[in-house]
Amino acid sequence: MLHIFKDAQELSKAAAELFVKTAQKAVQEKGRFSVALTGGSSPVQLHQLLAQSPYKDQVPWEQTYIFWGDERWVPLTDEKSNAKMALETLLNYVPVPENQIYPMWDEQEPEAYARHYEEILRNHLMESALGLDLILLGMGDDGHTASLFPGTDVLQEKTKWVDAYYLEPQQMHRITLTAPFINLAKKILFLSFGEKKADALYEVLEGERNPEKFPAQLIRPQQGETYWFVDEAAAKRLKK
Ligand SMILES: O=C1O[C@H](COP(=O)(O)O)[C@@H](O)[C@H](O)[C@H]1O
Repeated sequence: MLHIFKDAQELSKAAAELFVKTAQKAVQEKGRFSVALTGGSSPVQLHQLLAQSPYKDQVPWEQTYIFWGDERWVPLTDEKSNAKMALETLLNYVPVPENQIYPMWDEQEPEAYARHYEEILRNHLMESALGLDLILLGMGDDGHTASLFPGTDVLQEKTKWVDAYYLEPQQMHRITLTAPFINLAKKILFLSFGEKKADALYEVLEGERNPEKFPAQLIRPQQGETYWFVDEAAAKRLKK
């Protein structure tokens, strides 16, 4: 479902409302809410809204479990860390229990940690045929999402839920949920705004199918719903 908003502020408000509703419904139905956060700049305003009233008071934080969609393999103190950003813009201000926050980083090899993170997710979800209640995603100007970058082997992954690999152009490891796991989610929310995203957004949503080049095209949930929250600038090439 595509929703076009005037600007990033309107988009972030709508995203905060969707976050609140999804969290409340999940807790009503099964006693807890499991969400994967995204990194980059796109979720910052959403985080800031969720960290304040009225949204802050509406989220059942005590029953919320926080995962990540991807991470740059750097310590939590590094400016590039997606988890550091989420802690500083949201998680340090809300009463989510610390043992329910699962950053995608630890002092071990990234590949070993990817296997460990997958185990955490499998234990958390147990027999459920569906995945997380909500996965937030951004989209880079090159059409990548999470750490699913154009031309990388992880795009071919069919069975693993989490993978880690060395991303040569950035000279760093990345760890990421894979497309098959993301596609198990009950709800996926893409946040994309600004003119810089216009070409990639057009290619991903209306261009020819080419997920090797535009990996966000891999995100097609089996049973869940996908929402694209974009602003007018990002949507300028779309037919609408
Ligand atoms: O490197 C990353 O980039 C994407 C997009 O970032 P944005 O700044 O354009 O929002 C992000 O979704 C991903 O989590 C991050 O690791």
